[in-house]
Amino acid sequence: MKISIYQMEIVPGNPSENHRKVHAWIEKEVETSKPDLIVLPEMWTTSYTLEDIHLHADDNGNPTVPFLQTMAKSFNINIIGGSFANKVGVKVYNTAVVINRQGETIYQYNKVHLVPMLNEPKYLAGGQNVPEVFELEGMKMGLIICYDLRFAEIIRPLALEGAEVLFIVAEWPIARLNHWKNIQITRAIENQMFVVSCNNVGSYQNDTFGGNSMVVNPWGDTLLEGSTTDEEALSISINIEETKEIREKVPVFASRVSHLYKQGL
Ligand SMILES: NC(=O)CCC(=O)C(=O)O
Repeated sequence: MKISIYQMEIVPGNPSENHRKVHAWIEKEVETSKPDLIVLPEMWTTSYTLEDIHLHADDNGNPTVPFLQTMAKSFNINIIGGSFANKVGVKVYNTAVVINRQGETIYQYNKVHLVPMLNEPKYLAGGQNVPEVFELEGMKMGLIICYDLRFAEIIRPLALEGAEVLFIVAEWPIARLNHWKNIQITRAIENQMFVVSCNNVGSYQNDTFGGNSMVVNPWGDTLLEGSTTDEEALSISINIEETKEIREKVPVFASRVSHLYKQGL
């Protein structure tokens, strides 16, 4: 599966300009790299303009979901659609979507863990359901949003249910870049899965976001890594069979003694 990642510089508080940028990037990427799947970052329509997020948020997935559905269908690509501020009634969620080549939304997730360091709990509502496994082109996958990465307890069940790739859509600040990189490698090794992340670059108010989007294989090797400062397109093919080989070589899942574990995890 060929994957393209848009390590985007998001224009704060300007959804229509960000839609235009994503459209132009997809058009170019499809021509040059011919990906099967593309990945966008967290809150890519607005960035962290939370003080006036009600003005810029989608209204129940509009216009961002139809926009991504049209992109998927027109360019015949699967889309891990990053996440966007999404107004549902009086609440605003941080919502991620997955869209297949036919333009169908096959998975939607509202970020469960709101990040205090970026003031999310003050302005956003947290999702009430943990991430679930979804399937694209016969492969089982999981999707989390940024701060969720710190919570191993929501990622392990995805691996136990057969996920072989974990996508992370993020706006992770440069201030904690060592956490960003090291936790991704740890999650890949402990769950013996590919980790594919898309972070943004650029700044909003006091936060500078640190790029370093990554692809880590189930052995923990970093196959691809973006720069810290530049908007760029990253592209790579992954061989999902590696997951099976590594799970046979080091049979962590077969060695589990789950009846002794707290909460059966
Ligand atoms: N957007 C985020 O969730 C940022 C997470 C973060 O800054 C951290 O975990 O550190």
